[in-house]
Amino acid sequence: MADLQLSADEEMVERLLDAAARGDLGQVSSVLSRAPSLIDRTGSRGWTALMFGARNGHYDVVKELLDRGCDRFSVNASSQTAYDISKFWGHGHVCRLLGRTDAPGENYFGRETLDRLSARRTDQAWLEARRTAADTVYLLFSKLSPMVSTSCRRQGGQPELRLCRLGHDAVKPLLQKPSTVLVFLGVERTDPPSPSCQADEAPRDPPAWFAVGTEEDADEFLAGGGEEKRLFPRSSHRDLLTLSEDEAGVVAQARSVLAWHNRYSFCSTCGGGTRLEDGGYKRSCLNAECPSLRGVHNTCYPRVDPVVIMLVIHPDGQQCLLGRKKMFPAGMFSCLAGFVEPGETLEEAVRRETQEESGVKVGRVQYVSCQPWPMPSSLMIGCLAVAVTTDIRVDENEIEEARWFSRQQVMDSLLDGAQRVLTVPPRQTIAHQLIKHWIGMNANL
Ligand SMILES: NC(=O)C1=CN([C@@H]2O[C@H](COP(=O)(O)OP(=O)(O)OC[C@H]3O[C@@H](n4cnc5c(N)ncnc54)[C@H](O)[C@@H]3O)[C@@H](O)[C@H]2O)C=CC1
Ligand SMILES: [Mg+2]
Ligand SMILES: [Mg+2]
Ligand SMILES: [Mg+2]
Ligand SMILES: [Zn+2]
Repeated sequence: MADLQLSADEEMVERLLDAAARGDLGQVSSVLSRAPSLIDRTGSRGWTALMFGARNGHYDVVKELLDRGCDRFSVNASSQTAYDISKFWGHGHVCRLLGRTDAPGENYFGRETLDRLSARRTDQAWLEARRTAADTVYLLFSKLSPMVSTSCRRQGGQPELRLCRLGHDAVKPLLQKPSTVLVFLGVERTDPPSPSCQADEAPRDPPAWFAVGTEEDADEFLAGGGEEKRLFPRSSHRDLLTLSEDEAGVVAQARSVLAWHNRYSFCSTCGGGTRLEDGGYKRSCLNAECPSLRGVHNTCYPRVDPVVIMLVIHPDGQQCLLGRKKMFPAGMFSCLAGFVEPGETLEEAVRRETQEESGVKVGRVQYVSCQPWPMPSSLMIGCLAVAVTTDIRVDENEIEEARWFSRQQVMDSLLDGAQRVLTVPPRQTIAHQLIKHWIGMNANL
């Protein structure tokens, strides 16, 4: 009986994959209406229905699968996502649907959905008008944690977090407290006005977004979410990774600026009190004699810490160097990383940190992509680096173990159901994307 059930399932999967490859939307919908759990099932070489639809540029099929909640990030035996496949075959319209509009290299936390409009930060009258406008969006952060609502829309009941968007009335009492920090994030990006617009119609400002930060619990805001549960997640590293790409980009900006206010409330030059300026993008010292008020003083502006993160490739080209910190979950290995030091180039930082942490010497360094990492405000600069020596000697203060892994071992770690000798960090990290980038450099589809 179990066997019969299994083969009926397999037959349905075959039908689904075939329909997706042919662009038969009716058949795809009909199979999934009867058996929704088959949506991410794979056929030969790990191909899903989404990948087949993407391979052949079937826009409607890809849209239907995404609307039904398929996993857009799963990878096939060549470690390619549906996006990689549609990009390879030149289906730009499908790439856009799969959520990546631009070049490869867009990382989680990196999407810029707002226009920061930095020139408006000093325009008090404009900012004041935007603060009270009916369409203005406020994001509330308590102790650097954004207020989110949860729903159980994702497959497998995994809760999906969404930012709560509040209006001016809701946050007005909080804004009156002197300890509250307000940061102007920008305005929503809009399409250029259509030619049919009346020439005498004044263009309207798009909705503005602000972040409001408080060090209080702010639990009174958690009521009133209707059916959805509202909360301030306490584990920022894990929970922030479950936001959508759009919302993650806004959180990266807001959380880093709020974290700076939180840590730099006094002048770091003279220890005096400070005043918020420039829409929350500057803190000026209140002491008129303070040297920080003369010349260029970076202490007045939000800080960003550059960090290099590198996938070091063995001289044979077929292995890469990964390490694990003691705090990592068992079996997890990641790229080596380290803060850039003053007066150092990125290439030198890659060579120094690799040698310090693993004893391996690196020659050529190539930049790949970067990622804002708002814990609290690093900019991860992702590089590939070619090793010129191979002996490993780890710095035990920082790294528990470092090893060369073969391309096949790394590919298996990215595949569902394969035998794994290691796990890699989740897809939202640039470490994961660098590893995939290296695998993808030689993968054939
Ligand atoms: N998104 C991703 O995929 C990954 C992100 N990271 C992030 O990169 C950052 C740096 O990586 P690590 O290996 O820890 O750096 P690291 O190898 O330079 O060692 C960190 C240590 O260096 C010292 N240090 C030097 N300059 C510092 C600075 N500007 N700020 C803070 N500490 C400084 C501190 O003692 C600290 O404990 C971490 O904050 C981590 O969260 C690390 C790996 C992966
Ligand atoms: Mg390190
Ligand atoms: Mg370091
Ligand atoms: Mg280090
Ligand atoms: Zn000062």
